[in-house]
Amino acid sequence: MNDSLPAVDPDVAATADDIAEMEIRGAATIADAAAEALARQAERSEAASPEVFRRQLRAAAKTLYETRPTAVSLPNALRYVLRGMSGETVSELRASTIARAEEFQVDLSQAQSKLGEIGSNRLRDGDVVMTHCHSTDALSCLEAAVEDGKEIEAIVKETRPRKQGHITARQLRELGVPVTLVVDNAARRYLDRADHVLVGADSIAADGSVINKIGTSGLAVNARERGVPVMVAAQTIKLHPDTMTGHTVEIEMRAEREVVSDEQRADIAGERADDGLVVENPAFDVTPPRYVDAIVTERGQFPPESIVILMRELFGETTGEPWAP
Ligand SMILES: O=P(O)(O)OC[C@H]1O[C@H](OP(=O)(O)O)[C@H](O)[C@@H]1O
Repeated sequence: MNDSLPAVDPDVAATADDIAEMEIRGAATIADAAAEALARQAERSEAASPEVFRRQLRAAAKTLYETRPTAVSLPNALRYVLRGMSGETVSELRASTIARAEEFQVDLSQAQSKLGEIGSNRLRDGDVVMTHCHSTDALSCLEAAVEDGKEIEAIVKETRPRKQGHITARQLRELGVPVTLVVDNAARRYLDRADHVLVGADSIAADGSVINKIGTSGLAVNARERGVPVMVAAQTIKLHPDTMTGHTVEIEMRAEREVVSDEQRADIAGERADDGLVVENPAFDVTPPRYVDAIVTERGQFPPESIVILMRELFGETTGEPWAP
């Protein structure tokens, strides 16, 4: 078989660029955009044969897959949509792919609402919640708690280098939640006031490890030391099936310009130029399961050590590349 894949629709390429540049970001939002992009590819395809159509969809999936490596919601979304592509003719393939993408998007949104209801049960009236980064799954729990009439307060970590905490702060203020915004280094000091740490996840490994925005693991260790429970809000689309067979989750390294500007780099490097100056910018870290109290999904809440049971039930043992024929 010829492995070279055809060019993708410009809209798919644009979505891929937006994901890579983090114009579209957050694990669930990325999955939603990827499903939408596959539907656009299917809709616009002028393939003359079912085989050409399938190759175009695989090419689109590969382009989207190669944008960011850590959030497993992306390959899980691509796999789900492509596995629903069925039919003998191009028009049947097109219709089934579009329907499957729509089904995925509806399920994603319903799962997040359900997760929010479950997560909100952990929150009591008057609780103070510390957040890290910006997670729509975590926000869903807070929104459900507020809708239940609970008074919730938030301590929002800024989350360097991209300061996604600002997005969280803005959305919490829209909900009427009082927000204290703090720099990341202040987190331990403010844990004294917190009843919960609430974060999202980009991937959950089979052993219950949580892969989330850089800084999550340090926060979780400090929370354990302070006796503050750590709750992870993660739809089952964040479960990483490959970790059941020993694979590890790749941690994305992003550009140094997110940390220092060219001017700042030149200033630090001084007269020695920049040979000896390395700036590293890992986007995520791994929080071991012993620092996590509960993983909240749309299927209920789980102690991290038991998440593998749910993972087996949902994914079986094998996965494969999303675009594999
Ligand atoms: O799916 P939701 O809960 O929205 O987000 C999950 C996670 O995705 C984000 O990654 P990034 O900002 O895309 O690097 C954050 O790490 C966040 O906790």
